[in-house]
Amino acid sequence: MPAITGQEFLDRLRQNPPTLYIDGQRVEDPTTHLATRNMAHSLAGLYDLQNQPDLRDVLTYEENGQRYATSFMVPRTKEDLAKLGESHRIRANFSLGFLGRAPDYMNANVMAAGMGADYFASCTASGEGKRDFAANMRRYYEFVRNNDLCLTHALTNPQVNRAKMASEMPDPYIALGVVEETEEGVIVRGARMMATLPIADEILVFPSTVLKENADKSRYAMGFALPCNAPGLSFQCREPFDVGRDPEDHPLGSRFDEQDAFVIFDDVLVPWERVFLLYDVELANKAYAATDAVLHMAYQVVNLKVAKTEAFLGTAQSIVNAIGSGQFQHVQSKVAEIIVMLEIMKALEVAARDGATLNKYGVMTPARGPLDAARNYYPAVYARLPELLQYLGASGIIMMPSKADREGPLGPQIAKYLQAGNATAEERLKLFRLAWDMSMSSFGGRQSLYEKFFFGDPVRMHSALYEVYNKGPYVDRIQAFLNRSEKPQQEEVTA
Ligand SMILES: Cc1cc2nc3c(=O)[nH]c(=O)nc-3n(C[C@H](O)[C@H](O)[C@H](O)COP(=O)(O)OP(=O)(O)OC[C@H]3O[C@@H](n4cnc5c(N)ncnc54)[C@H](O)[C@@H]3O)c2cc1C
Ligand SMILES: O=C(O)Cc1ccc(O)c(O)c1
Repeated sequence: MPAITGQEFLDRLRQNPPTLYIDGQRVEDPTTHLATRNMAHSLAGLYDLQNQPDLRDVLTYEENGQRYATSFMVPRTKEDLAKLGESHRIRANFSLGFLGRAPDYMNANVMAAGMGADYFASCTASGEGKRDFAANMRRYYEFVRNNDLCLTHALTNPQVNRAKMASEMPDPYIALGVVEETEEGVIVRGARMMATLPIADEILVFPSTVLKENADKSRYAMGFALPCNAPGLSFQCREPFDVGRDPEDHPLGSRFDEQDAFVIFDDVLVPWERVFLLYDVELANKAYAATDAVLHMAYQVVNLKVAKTEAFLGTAQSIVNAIGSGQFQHVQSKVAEIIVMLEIMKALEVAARDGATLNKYGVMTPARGPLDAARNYYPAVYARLPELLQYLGASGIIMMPSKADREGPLGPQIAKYLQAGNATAEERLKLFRLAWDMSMSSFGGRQSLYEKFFFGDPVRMHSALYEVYNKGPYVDRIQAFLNRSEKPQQEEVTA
């Protein structure tokens, strides 16, 4: 059932719930549990968008008589990339860019991995027919696309001791590792640190690009996928940010708490047909880069961050309008800072698309340079966005009586004293509560952490950029300049 509806998504989630634990209890049904139901319904809302008549042409595409979500489309031309970018931005606007891991992120991952599936054929553990990892990867892309599945993913090992390799931990199965092979598949044991959006159908497990092992072969090098309710698999969720408040009070937290979970694999069987990579450390470390999956994911990200920055700009200017502060030069300058960030991200998106080339798998792939710049730039500057809202909103961003307060005995006073220059108290408080949820609530605080780390450790990302960026021509130019031998023109001295 390609391009599903929200109801189809909810029915599937109810029938096959992921094994989530929150506050010491199993979440029996994520579509009704207090901490997850609103998020589940927000995801359903995202799926409904693609069936909306006015958006259907952008959010879906046709192949072999079927309509699939555009985020699964294999881009062949720059026009295809433009359509993909537009679909990412429309979906991002649904949450004002505050859903970091909406399904289109992982859809881009499986699309690129599926198209680059030949990369996995060279895995030395393959070759015995049923261990045709390339075919497994290709089929998995088609399976996810055909069923419009929602995926979560977990790449990093628990943070027990970063001075040691996975194999040097107090227990060899703290980090997720292969225990044994059976006729049916591989048994894995251990944990992964972080899976955002565990309210999902399936989990994709790959190592991050920084798997450190001394050997060529390692039980910690693997790539596979499983349903989120596979026997032995559990997700320990963090404290929820949807605490049952009215959306007027927690406009983002009450709708878009995508959750983050610690993932525990208690001797889980991964069937052979779901294994994509095994034991090969180098192949594992290079998988994201070699299949270009990281670029297609980064392209979703740059579009998402454009939408998110636009939301900050709209909120900041609404605050300025509400309290009449637009005449002050420093206020203008603070809004201008957001405009600069937005225009930089928009320009990087255009440059990535404009410089796209067909990769060796025939996929039109956005240019690496602008995307690497975007994924290093945004984490470095994001913290300024919530800070700017705080400077612009000042006390208004904390003095925000709730909906119940407005309807309580002090309602008339609240209506009088907390009105805005251009709006009623109700309108003004809704706006400031949004600014608070973007920048200060537990939801907003988690966003600040998320933006620093969601694509990897910024320190190591900088090092990676330093390593791959071709700096040679610029060094050569400087050398040539230094070696230029012409003499400076002497001025004629006339008596
Ligand atoms: C909110 C949130 C959501 C996330 N969602 C996902 C997700 O859905 N899926 C997923 O797979 N991952 C997810 N991540 C994990 C993300 O990929 C990691 O946070 C990131 O890769 C950094 O790894 P770490 O958190 O283990 O930090 P660590 O590696 O433990 O680093 C901690 C500190 O030590 C320093 N450090 C550690 N090792 C080194 C080193 N070798 N060299 C230099 N400095 C070092 C780091 O710079 C940092 O300051 C998420 C993270 C956050 C915060
Ligand atoms: O490992 C990488 O190179 C990229 C990366 C890091 C963290 C993520 O969560 C992710 O989706 C991708």
